[in-house]
Amino acid sequence: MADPINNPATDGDDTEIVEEGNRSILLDLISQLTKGSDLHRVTLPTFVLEPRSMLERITDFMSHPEIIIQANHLEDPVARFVAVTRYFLSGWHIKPKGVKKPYNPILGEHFRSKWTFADGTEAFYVAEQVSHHPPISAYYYASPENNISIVGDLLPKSKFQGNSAATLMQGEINVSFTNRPGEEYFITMPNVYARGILFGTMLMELGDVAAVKCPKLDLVCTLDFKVKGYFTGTYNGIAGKIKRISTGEVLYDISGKWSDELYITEKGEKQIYFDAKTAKIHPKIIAPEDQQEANESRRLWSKLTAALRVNNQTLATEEKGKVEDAQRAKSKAREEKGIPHIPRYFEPQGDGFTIKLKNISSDPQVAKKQISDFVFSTPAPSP
Ligand SMILES: CC(C)CCC[C@@H](C)[C@H]1CC[C@H]2[C@@H]3CC=C4C[C@@H](O)CC[C@]4(C)[C@H]3CC[C@]12C
Repeated sequence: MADPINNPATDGDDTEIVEEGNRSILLDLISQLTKGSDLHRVTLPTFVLEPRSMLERITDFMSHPEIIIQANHLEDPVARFVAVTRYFLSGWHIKPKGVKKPYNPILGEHFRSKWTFADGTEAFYVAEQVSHHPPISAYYYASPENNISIVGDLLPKSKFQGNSAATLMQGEINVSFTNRPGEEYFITMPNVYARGILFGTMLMELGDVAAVKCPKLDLVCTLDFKVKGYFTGTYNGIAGKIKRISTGEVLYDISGKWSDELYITEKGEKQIYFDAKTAKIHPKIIAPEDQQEANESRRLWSKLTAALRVNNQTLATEEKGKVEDAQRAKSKAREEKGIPHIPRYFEPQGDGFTIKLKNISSDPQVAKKQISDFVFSTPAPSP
């Protein structure tokens, strides 16, 4: 299996040949489903698991931090918008081969990490599973010295469709530059399709339309993630347009493949926009497992991950079950006592979630201390 972190599968062969035994497990599982079934309630076989939690998977989008940091240095608003869109497009190429999905986090699970940059500045990340039915993950990324803040939530809804399964990715990403009041970027995600479940080779495709919108700058980018047709088209294609919201005037066209080269065209002049093949991944720093809390992703799923690494599916199923059963028992006990689950880092806002940390200082050094204390020293709730 490709190591998703050190050896991201870029273009070339994205498919995976399913072992005969595995295909029959899938067929058996699928024979119990009807079209439109909610896949969240189905226990998927462990060979479709990518060996890390969804909360960690989101950090793939923090792999090219220089793009978002440099965006904030651009004084021209349109150039800044173009750079934020480029940032959003830079994370998709990091993925495992074939059809793999990260672990569904359990309620209250969290993941924390940080990054240090060459100029001595830092960035912090925390993600938490804030709801289990329906599954909702919330995350926060901030680099106070670089005036960057990202808050997002994710509500994946998986549906079985026959030879494919679709994951509709509801939720929103909110990017803001803290030195530019009111300038917020609202981003929606494409959907994910797992193809070839019953026959053919299994592969993952992104489809439908995502958008980046900045009302303050009067700019929007629609990104059409193209799925391959039976006879035509290619895999991983994108067609995008950057427009003024008020007039609809098209300023740029975006084309190419998110797994390979993306291009941007302005007035007929085409340039490279992002090249996934040469992009370097900036490593994140994570506390060793023995210093993590019991429900911190890597420690929580440690035994499952170890079983998957040696390809022991029986043990993997068992270890996954242990974590999930413990979570069910906890939820049940809480429900019986009528105690609601209160997330540690996030709180509901509008139809999504936002970070609990308020009144972040405009002084970057003070903000840095506030944020790093919040991420790494918020006391655990009493059990
Ligand atoms: C700019 C930022 C922070 C973007 C964050 C985007 C995140 C939320 C996106 C990027 C890649 C996405 C994943 C891509 C593929 C799959 C496999 C599918 O079977 C379940 C959903 C899942 C696991 C997606 C979950 C959401 C995901 C992790």
